[in-house]
Amino acid sequence: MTRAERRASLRLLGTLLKPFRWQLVGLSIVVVIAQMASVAGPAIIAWGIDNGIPALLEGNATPAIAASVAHIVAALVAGGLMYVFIRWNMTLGQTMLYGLRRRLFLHSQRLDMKFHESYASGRTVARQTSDMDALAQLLNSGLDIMVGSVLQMVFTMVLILTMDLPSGVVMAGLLVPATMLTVWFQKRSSVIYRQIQTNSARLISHFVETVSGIRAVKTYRRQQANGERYEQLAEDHRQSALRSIQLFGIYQPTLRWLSSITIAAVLMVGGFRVLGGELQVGVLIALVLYARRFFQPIDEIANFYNTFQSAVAALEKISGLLAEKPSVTDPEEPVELDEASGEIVFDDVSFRYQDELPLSLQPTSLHVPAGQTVAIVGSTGAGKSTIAKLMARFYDVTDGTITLDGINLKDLELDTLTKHIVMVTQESYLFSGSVAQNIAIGNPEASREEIRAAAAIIGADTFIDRLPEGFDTDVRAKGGRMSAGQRQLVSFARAFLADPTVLILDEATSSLDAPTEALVQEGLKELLGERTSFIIAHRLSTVMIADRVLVVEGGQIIEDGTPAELIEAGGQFAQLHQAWQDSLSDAEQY
Ligand SMILES: Nc1ncnc2c1ncn2[C@@H]1O[C@H](COP(=O)(O)OP(=O)(O)OP(=O)(O)O)[C@@H](O)[C@H]1O
Repeated sequence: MTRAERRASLRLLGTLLKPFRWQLVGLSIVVVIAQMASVAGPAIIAWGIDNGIPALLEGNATPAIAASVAHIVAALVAGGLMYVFIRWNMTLGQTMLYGLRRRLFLHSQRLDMKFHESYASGRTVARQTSDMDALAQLLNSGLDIMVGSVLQMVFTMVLILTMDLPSGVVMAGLLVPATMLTVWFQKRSSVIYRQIQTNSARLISHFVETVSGIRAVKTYRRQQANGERYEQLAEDHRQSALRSIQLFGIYQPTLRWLSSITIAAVLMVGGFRVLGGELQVGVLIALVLYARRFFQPIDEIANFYNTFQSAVAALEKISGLLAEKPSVTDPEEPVELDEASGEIVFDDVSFRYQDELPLSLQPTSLHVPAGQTVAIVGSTGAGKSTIAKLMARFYDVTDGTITLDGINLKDLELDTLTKHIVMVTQESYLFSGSVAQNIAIGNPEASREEIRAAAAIIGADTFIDRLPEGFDTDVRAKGGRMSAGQRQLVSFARAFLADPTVLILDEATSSLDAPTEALVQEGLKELLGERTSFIIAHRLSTVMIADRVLVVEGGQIIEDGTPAELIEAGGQFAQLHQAWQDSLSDAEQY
């Protein structure tokens, strides 16, 4: 991690904590008092033994009772305040995480296609899951350990030194090997900790890739190769976990052993001093109790360093994602457009996906009057989808302008643009929820009747009614699974409900059976209606209902005319048309 990245991640941590600074101060005060009350325990016992017992022997029980009561009160205060601390701290941590999660999600959604194509979806998932977990660990235990455990050690040391300097010196002396041991542990554990994180990320991503590509896995019989790779990754993970266990196996017992030596040393040095009359028995007991406590927080602090490191790494990745700026943004002074007729004009538009890549769309000028149905055809990689995506402003043009009713698309607010121009993509994506909810995405204010009517016009109502719960069927439930053609009809109904002025449709390539094809074709006609439409067409039947055909090749429009004109001209479209017809007549023979 570079220094700048580290600074960026600490800055993000700062912005997370800042709104809650007074609460953090309050929490620190609570934890300080709780630690003081807890550290007071042995000192009260010492006082009770040294003053209570002699008084008891003289028949006065008051000091002994006072010491017992004080000990109970101290324990109650410490326990009660720890309860307050834990609840308050957790609530605060969850509030911060909630805010960050929300911000991250909204930001990821706002980022444009360019970003999402370069940033693997698995990485976006990791930002929301494992990175958030690492941060949650820091927020949950950070204050407790940073303030609580450190203070516990400081208070204990101060008390020991003030109670008996020689015992304090003995303990401080044994702190040296304990510190060296901890530094050794810390260095090794941070390496192993990182290995475990990397290995577990590899394991998960291999698993996710296999499951999401399960069809290809089965088709190409990749099971054995994938299984072997998974076994290797799982073995790496196991080895790194074992190394971590071994390390803990050395560190913790050695630390306990050092702690026992310290207790023994304090007992011996203190014992001789009691015999010499330089120390009271009660104080010696308190010193032994303190010596035991002193080492307790050390391994917590050592472990905390790992938590802190991984939280900083997570913050770095999260702040990196938050620093990404969408290139497709709202204009500063948007032009209002309530009603549009749907005239689209490309004025010398060219486009490349990235600076270093060649143009995917050569300089192109095009005038599409309102209401025209335009079919875009061409071979794979010709640039058809590119033209469509530029109109939907998934990307901004590199040069030239695209206008809707004479207004540059860049001058329209994105919300206004999506109201007028809707692109129905090939995948016909259905979100989890009911069929009705999926259609209503086109217009969230639509009533149930309007949703039904949209489905009926498209011709989707018959099959939806046959689903187990009709329009209320959950599309992710077993009975809600739909065929490609049915999904397409649902997405048509959704677009129909959105009622855009300009519709762009990337026709699915998968071949449908004849009755479904006819159904989809009918739905499509209804959907097109009077609006301006662009269809990336893969079926002859679709091309033939278009008013105009654009043939795209190598990022250029090479033919432009009505279907009849282009067939007549005998160019590329005529060949394509012939090929389609041949395949149709071939199909009829079977
Ligand atoms: N996201 C992208 N980043 C970089 N290059 C891209 C990207 N998408 C498409 N291209 C390139 O732009 C060119 C045009 O692609 P486009 O997707 O527009 O083709 P298409 O005609 O729609 O093809 P198909 O029918 O196969 O979908 C291709 O050379 C392709 O490699």
